[in-house]
Amino acid sequence: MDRFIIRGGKPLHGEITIGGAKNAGLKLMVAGLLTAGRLVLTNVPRIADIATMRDLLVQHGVAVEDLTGDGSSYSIGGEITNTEAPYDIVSKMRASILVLGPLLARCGKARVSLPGGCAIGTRPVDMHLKGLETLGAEIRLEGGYINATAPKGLIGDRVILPFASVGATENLLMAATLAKGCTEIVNAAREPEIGDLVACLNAMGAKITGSGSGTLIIEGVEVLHGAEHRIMPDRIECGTYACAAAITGGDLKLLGGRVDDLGAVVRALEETGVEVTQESYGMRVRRTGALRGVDIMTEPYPGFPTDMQAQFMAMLAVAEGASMITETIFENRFMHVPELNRMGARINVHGSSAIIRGVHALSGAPVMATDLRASFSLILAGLAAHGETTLSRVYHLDRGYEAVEKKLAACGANIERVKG
Ligand SMILES: CC(=O)N[C@H]1[C@@H](OP(=O)(O)OP(=O)(O)OC[C@H]2O[C@@H](n3ccc(=O)[nH]c3=O)[C@H](O)[C@@H]2O)O[C@H](CO)[C@@H](O)[C@@H]1O
Ligand SMILES: C=C(OP(=O)(O)O)C(=O)O
Repeated sequence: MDRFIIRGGKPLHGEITIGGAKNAGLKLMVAGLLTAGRLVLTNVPRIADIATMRDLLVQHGVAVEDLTGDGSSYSIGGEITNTEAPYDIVSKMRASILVLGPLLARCGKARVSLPGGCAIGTRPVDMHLKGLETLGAEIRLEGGYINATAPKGLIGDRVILPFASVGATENLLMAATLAKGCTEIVNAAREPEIGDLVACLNAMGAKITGSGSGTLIIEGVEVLHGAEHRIMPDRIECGTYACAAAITGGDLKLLGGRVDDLGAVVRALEETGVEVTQESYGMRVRRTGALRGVDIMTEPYPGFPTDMQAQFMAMLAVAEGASMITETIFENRFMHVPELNRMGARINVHGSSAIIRGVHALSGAPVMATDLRASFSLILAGLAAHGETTLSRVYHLDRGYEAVEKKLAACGANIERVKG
C-alpha cells in the first residue's frame, strides 16, 4: 500500500490545473448506457473511481474506448449484454448504483448489488428505489441484490424526493429520459454536477428542463443518440487546493477553477481572511494575514458542501479562535478528527458538531486515511505542520484526486509517494 511522506512548513506558490470532476464524470460515463451510439467524454480525470466505472460498464457489455490512450477521453456506448452489476464492483464504489435507472430504462430489467454503507455513513438507497417504483418499476430485494424489472417499460410520473439526494436525482433523471411520457422530479438536488449531466443528456437528445431550479421536468424520448461532452472542472478539487493555499499562507492559481460553483466555500474562505478572486485563467487564492475561525454547516447545494468539510477542518485547526462545524449530510463524517488531534489539533466532537479550538502550530505524525476527503485533510495538516507526516492508506485518496503529489510539489510542497 502506497503512503505519502510530507515535510511541512512551506507556503505553496504557483499554478495547479484543476481536472475534470469525479462526481460529474462518473455519472456522465453511466449516461453512456443510455445510447446505442457513441458518447464521447473529454476532460476525464485519471483517478481510480473512473477506472472502476470503466470496468463496470465493460462488464455490462458496452464498448468503452480510451480515445487518447492516456485516460483523458473516452467513447462509451453500444449494446448492453449483461444487466447485472456485481457486488465486487458496487462495494468498491457506491456510484455504481447509478446504473440501475439507465439499465431499467433501456433493457427493462436490472440486477444491482446493494451498495451498503461506507466509512462516512450508512447511505441507504431507498429514495432511488421508491422513485423508480413510482415510474413503474417492480423491485425485490434478495440476497443483497436489487432485482428490478419494468415489464411495461418505465412510465413518467411525479416523484417528490423527501430529501434532495444527489444520487437519487441522477438515477431518476437518467431513467426518465427514456420513460414514456413526462416525469417531474420535485425537490431535485441542484449540485452543479447534475447541471452538467443534464447538459450532456440534452445533447444526446433528451428533453429536460428546470436544471438548477429544484424541479426537473423530463419529457421521455424513444432513443438517445451519441454526443460529445467536456466534463466540468472539479469544484471539490479546486476547493481543496484553495485550502492548501490558505493553510500554508501561500498564493495559488487554480487553472480552470470557477468561483461560481463554489459560492459557499468562497464565502467561508473570505470569512477566514483568505482572498479569492475569479481571474481569466481560473481562481486565485492567497493568504497574507492570520486565519480566523468561522462556523460552518454542511448542506445540499448551494450550501456548504460536505465534501469540503474535512479539508476546512484542517485549516480551522490552525485558525485564531474557535470554530464550529456541523455536518448535516452524513452521520459519521468526522473520522479525520482523531487523526488531526494526533497532530496537535484541539477538536471535540459533540453529536453532529465539532468544536475546533485553533492552535498555533501542528506537528507532523504518522496518520491514516479513512476516506477520500479525510485523506486530503491530513495532507493539508501535514503541509502546515512542523516536521514529518506519514499518511498511509493513500488508496482512498487515489479514488478521487489525480496526481496529488505532482501538483503539490510543483508549487513548492515537500511531498513524496512511497510505493509499497
Ligand atoms: C459520487 C458522488 O457524486 N458522490 C456525492 C453524492 O453522494 P450521494 O449521491 O450518495 O449523496 P446523497 O445526496 O444521495 O446523500 C445525502 C444523504 O441522503 C441519504 N440518502 C440518500 C439516498 C437515499 O436513497 N436515501 C438516503 O437516506 C444519504 O445516506 C446521505 O446521508 O452527493 C454527496 C452529497 O453532496 C457527496 O458527498 C458525494 O461526494
Ligand atoms: C463521498 C464522496 O464520494 P462517494 O459518494 O463516491 O463516496 C466524495 O467524493 O467525497
